[in-house]
Amino acid sequence: MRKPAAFQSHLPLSSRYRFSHSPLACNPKVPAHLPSPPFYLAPLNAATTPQPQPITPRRNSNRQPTTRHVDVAIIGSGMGALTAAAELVATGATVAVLEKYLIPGGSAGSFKRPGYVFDVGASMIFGFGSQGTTNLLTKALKKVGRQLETIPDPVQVRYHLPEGLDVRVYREYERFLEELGSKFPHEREGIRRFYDACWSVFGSLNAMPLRSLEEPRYLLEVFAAHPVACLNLLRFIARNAGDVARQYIRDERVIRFIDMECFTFSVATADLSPMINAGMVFCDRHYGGVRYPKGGVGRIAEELVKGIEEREGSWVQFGARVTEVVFDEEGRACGVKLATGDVIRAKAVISNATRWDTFGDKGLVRGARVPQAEWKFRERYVKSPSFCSAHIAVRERDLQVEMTEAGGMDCHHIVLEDWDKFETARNGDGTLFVSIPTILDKSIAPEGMHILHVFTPSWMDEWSGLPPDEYAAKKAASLSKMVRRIETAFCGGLSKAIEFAEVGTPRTHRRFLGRSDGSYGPMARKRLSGLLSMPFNRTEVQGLYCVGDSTFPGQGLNATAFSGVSCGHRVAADLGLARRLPRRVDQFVSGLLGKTRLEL
Ligand SMILES: NC(=O)c1ccc[n+]([C@@H]2O[C@H](COP(=O)([O-])OP(=O)(O)OC[C@H]3O[C@@H](n4cnc5c(N)ncnc54)[C@H](O)[C@@H]3O)[C@@H](O)[C@H]2O)c1
Ligand SMILES: CC(C)=CCC/C(C)=C/C=C/C(C)=C/C=C/C(C)=C/C=C/C=C(C)/C=C/C=C(C)/C=C/C=C(\C)CCC=C(C)C
Repeated sequence: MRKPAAFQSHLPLSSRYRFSHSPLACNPKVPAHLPSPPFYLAPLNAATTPQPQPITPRRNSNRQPTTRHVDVAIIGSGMGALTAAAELVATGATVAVLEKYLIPGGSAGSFKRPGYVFDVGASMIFGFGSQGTTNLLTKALKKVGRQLETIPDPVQVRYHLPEGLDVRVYREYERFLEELGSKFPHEREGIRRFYDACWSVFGSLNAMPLRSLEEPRYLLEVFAAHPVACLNLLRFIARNAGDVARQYIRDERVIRFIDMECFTFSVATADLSPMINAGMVFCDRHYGGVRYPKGGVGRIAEELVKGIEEREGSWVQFGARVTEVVFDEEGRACGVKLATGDVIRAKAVISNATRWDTFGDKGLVRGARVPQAEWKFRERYVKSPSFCSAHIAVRERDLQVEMTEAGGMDCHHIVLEDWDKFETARNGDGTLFVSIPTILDKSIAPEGMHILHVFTPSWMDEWSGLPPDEYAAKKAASLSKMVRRIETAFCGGLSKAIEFAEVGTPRTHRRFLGRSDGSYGPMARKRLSGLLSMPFNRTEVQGLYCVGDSTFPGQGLNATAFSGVSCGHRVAADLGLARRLPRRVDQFVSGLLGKTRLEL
């Protein structure tokens, strides 16, 4: 019932291509503008390529649906779900984590090919530091008695931007300021003051225990113990990074650079990116540092699953697609129903599906049960774009650059040739994200090989409705465009060095991650007051909570880990497993807090 045999070997990405020297003319599906010498991407033979497993086991008509009982039923096993589950089992609650796919982690999972481990989503990981309170991944693992070896990255990212702007964000803060300041000497002071403001946010967060902001007892305690830090956070919580940057910086080119910095975590410009999140990302990279978990990003989820399953009465179930939330006569969420017909009864339900997939006519809570607050959420936030991504295996000997950490290639890169295409470009012309995790961790590819994970924002409407041939051809064309851009920017010889590549599109992300339109997460529809209107974990449906990137504080692994920790804390308090104010006072104060935020 728990881990299916396919746990170690699965196929979350759709098309697979391999390098071939056959002339382009042999395959009419391959667009004529692929780079030369012949760069020809042929789908691997379907007979020899492992095919995707069915996402949901078929209902067996001879089997009677079962009902099981647990304290908390959790829909999905993304990082939000797993960190909430870890928090809950540590308080003594029993949990059932129900994942529709075959591996844990959602967009933070890893999938395997013979000899290779590929990360499903971004490989740039924050939250693995050893000190302070913001190292939420280290802490979540510790909660369930686990730890992971991580490899520190000396450079968070190298930007290859228009007008030859080439900036490395070094692990050392002063070195980064020197690097950026040397490109804009007249703005040295402003640059320092902006990033120092980020440190002020980070310092406040990193001074206090991070738990649920909708749990009044914790709020009172944290205010009493850290009044200055709390007031400082209140000062910034309603602000966006762009407002703060403009206070100190005049040169629009530096503002554009900060826009790009914000884009990497929020897929939006600085004007739409909460200052609290900017503070976290722009400082943790110099404090805990960016670190790669040895063996792949999916190791985090695998270890959390092991830790959760070690607790008596808790389990993680794969191939378990939840089709609806179940309610009692009073309209309180009291469990979930799976596609197999099985029911898991619970005192509380947590959804790690996006809000668009949780609520609405195709969601898990439908019709009149969808609360008003969810429609309000949609007035404020829209789905961000998805990505077109490629996982590429590359022969080191055929590259024209040195692929080592010391003096050679950096692990993470951002490429953009034209500022006009920065946030709005379609069809693969926008910002390109590239990670080469094998620079840090050689264990995830065979000797002499490297992994390139490349992705660029892409919208569902670019891909929907295409017949299979056109879909495949568009993927091949997208791959060749990404490869060409990387070759020009920093990695000569790439097209000739490719062993095989797999391309994913918004359709892939929707199918395998269950995310509406394959979206990366919510994005402010218009300028909002920082993080103030981002919903916490409780919903207006009694007994139902949300976790993950459509809850406070938004996208990112460390951000969803925070949402998981705070969700676990609030649920534990509601179940009487964590300290809280007397029930009536608790309900009154947290209700008031929720309402005030909704009106903002
Ligand atoms: N390097 C990084 O910082 C990094 C890397 C990877 C992911 N991320 C972040 O992770 C965030 C997403 O994490 P998340 O916690 O919100 O979740 P997620 O989208 O990663 O995972 C949700 C999980 O729920 C499952 N699911 C959805 N509907 C279901 C249903 N009906 N029944 C059963 N299972 C269902 C999906 O299969 C998936 O595994 C993104 O914002 C992304 O930024 C960051
Ligand atoms: C009550 C009220 C309202 C108030 C009071 C006051 C207070 C106390 C406050 C507090 C607050 C808090 C606690 C907050 C918290 C926050 C947090 C934790 C946050 C976090 C965040 C994080 C983030 C955002 C992250 C992100 C990241 C990301 C997204 C990443 C990504 C990556 C990628 C995409 C990659 C790229 C690159 C390449 C490849 C190159």
